[in-house]
Order: sequence, then C-alpha cells, then structure tokens
Amino acid sequence: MATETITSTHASLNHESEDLSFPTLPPFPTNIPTAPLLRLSLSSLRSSPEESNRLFTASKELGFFYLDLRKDPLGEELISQSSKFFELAPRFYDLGREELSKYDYKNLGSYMGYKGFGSAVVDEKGNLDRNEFYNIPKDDFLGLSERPFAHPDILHQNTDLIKSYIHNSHALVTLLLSHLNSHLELPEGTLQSLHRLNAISGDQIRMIKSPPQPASDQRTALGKHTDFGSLTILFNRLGGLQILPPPSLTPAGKEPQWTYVKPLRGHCIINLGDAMTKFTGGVLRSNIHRVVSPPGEQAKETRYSVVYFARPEDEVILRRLESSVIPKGDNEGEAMNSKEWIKLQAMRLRKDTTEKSEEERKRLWEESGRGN
Ligand SMILES: O=C(O)CCC(=O)C(=O)O
Ligand SMILES: [Fe+2]
Repeated sequence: MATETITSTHASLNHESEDLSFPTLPPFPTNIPTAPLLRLSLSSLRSSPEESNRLFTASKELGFFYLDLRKDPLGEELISQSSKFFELAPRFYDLGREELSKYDYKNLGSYMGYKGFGSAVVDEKGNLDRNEFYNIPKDDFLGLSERPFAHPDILHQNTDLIKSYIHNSHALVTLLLSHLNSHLELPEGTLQSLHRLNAISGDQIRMIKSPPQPASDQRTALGKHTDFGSLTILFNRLGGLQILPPPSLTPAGKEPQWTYVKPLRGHCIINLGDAMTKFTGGVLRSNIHRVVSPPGEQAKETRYSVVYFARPEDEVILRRLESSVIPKGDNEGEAMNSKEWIKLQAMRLRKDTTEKSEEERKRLWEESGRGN
C-alpha cells in the first residue's frame, strides 16, 4: 500500500509490551525509526492457517520477518544453540586475523572459510568493509564433502554443536518451505525436494564480527546486498542491520530510506534470497539490506551475528517453477544451476582488494552490480 508508512518507533512496534531487549547490552535507541517486519510465531505457524497466511504476505511484500522461537521445542533449541555460537564467536576470533587467513579459500575459488576484515568494497566510493566472517560449510560437517576444507581446531572441538545446529536450522527451513510451497500451489513437497539435508549444497553457518568503529569515522560494515540462496536464519543482538524497503511500502512521493531492523530477544530474523525470487518469477521477494555501525550507545560494542544460509542443492537449475500462482515468463535463457549462481554471486563480492588503488576499488564496486 503506497500510502502506508514503513517506519515505526519502538513504542508502536507491533504494540510491543514485553521487554525483548538483551540484558547485557546497551539498549537499542527508542527514538529512531525501525522497519515494521511482521512478527510471526513458530509455535502458531504449526497450527494456525492465519499465521501461515501472514508468512506468505511477509515473504511477498518485504521478504523479511521476525520469527518468535519461544515456546516451541525446535525454536527453543535454536535459541539456546545460537547463544552458544555467540559465546564461541569471541573465542574463535581470538585466533587472530593472521591465523584465520590460512582458512581463506578465495584463491581456490571458494567462498567457504574465512573472509578477512576490510577485504571487500562496500560502496561506490571504493571504501572497504569493516567486518570479518567465517563460513562453516554444512557438507564438511555432515561428512558429505568429497574434499572437505581444513577448519580451525576450535570448530572441530564444537562438531556436535555445529552438526546439531545445521540439523535444526535445516528443519526450520524445511517447515518454512512447506508453508510457502502450499501458498504457491506447487505440487506437494516441491520446494523441500530442492533442499534435501543430505544433498550437496552451499548451505553454511556464518559467524560475523564487526568491531566498534570510531565515532568520527563510521562506515558501512557490510555492503548492501541481497542474499543469494533460499532462506536465511539470522540472529543478531545489536542493531546495525538495515533494509531498504520497496517502493510499495514507502509513503507516496518519498524515496525509500535505509531503516534499522531492531533485534528482538527470543526471535530470529528470516529473509528470503534470490533463489526464491527466481523460483517464483518474482512473487517472493529477496530484499536489499546492509550492516552499518550499531545505533546510539550500541556503537561502542563489538557486533556478532550468527547466520544460517540455506541454498538450493548444487544441481538445481534456478528457473521459475510452474504453478497457477507463478506467472509464466521466459527467463530460462539465463538459467544456471545453484552451484554456479551462488559461486558467481559470492565471489563477485570477494575480489582481491589488497594493494588496489581507489580507482580500482571503485571499479570493483561497479562490477559487483550493486551500484544501482
Ligand atoms: O549481520 C547481520 O545482521 C546481517 C548479515 C547479512 O546480511 C549477511 O551476512 O548476509
Ligand atoms: Fe545478508
């Protein structure tokens, strides 16, 4: 609805009365606009057709929603296991950038493993990112990879947590896909059959670290992008994530504005990736987002995120599926398989930026296709 406003303040956020802040962290400011993601509940989703309808609406309109995981056995496990990753992350990054750079597999053409701090261009000025992250491949930890990558010992010491987190995240993804499958009127099990746990895919857990930035020099930590895969399960505790709402959710006559997504305790943020847009000829939305410095007092803290990216199986061709809800179209000419697509997109953002001049970095930004 063009006349509806996208932003709301904390006080009006879904008429929130519970305290969903994180007790050990400075609070998210109350006086800045936040994106009104629909707040769904996992336990309601299991039994309520209305909740399932809201899931479909959120997936079409914004491509982002909150999922309350509390009071659901799978949800509670995800909450407690994601907390364990928040405990693991600082210890993991204590290994140091030099040690972790041994696990950067960019030169082998892979986006798995470590991405160094300041190694990607985040804007048209050629500025570099302010985060480091580590991609933990599902297939290596489930024993599916023919040639697994080497990973730091600390990850192997946490194999049980990693495996269980993959299983649980994948179970949540499968549940969400089954709801979308029904609303899309696809033959039973279609989307789920493109995302089987034991099939080779680019699924990964990502732990991201962004240290505090100097007050006088705060820049984008993670450049604007859409996720490439199918569904993303995101846990963050400090603000910093922003979305650029679509024109359809922006007040008439106004330009869309980058808007913070406020983290909520007991909830994850789910967003849809490009594969879902491709499967549905644009019925489902993969929305652009980025990470900037956390707002207010939160800017003084180190920000971590724990993310599960679900991707279609490697061999799946990314083209629109057939159903009465999906418009017919002719995008098949450019269709490629999921493995090729994910690699192309991920590596686009991972070009080597060391020793590059400002001009070269600006060109890398243009080539990444994110300038418009
Ligand atoms: O850290 C966040 O809140 C978002 C991270 C993200 O968008 C990504 O890793 O793709
Ligand atoms: Fe993302």
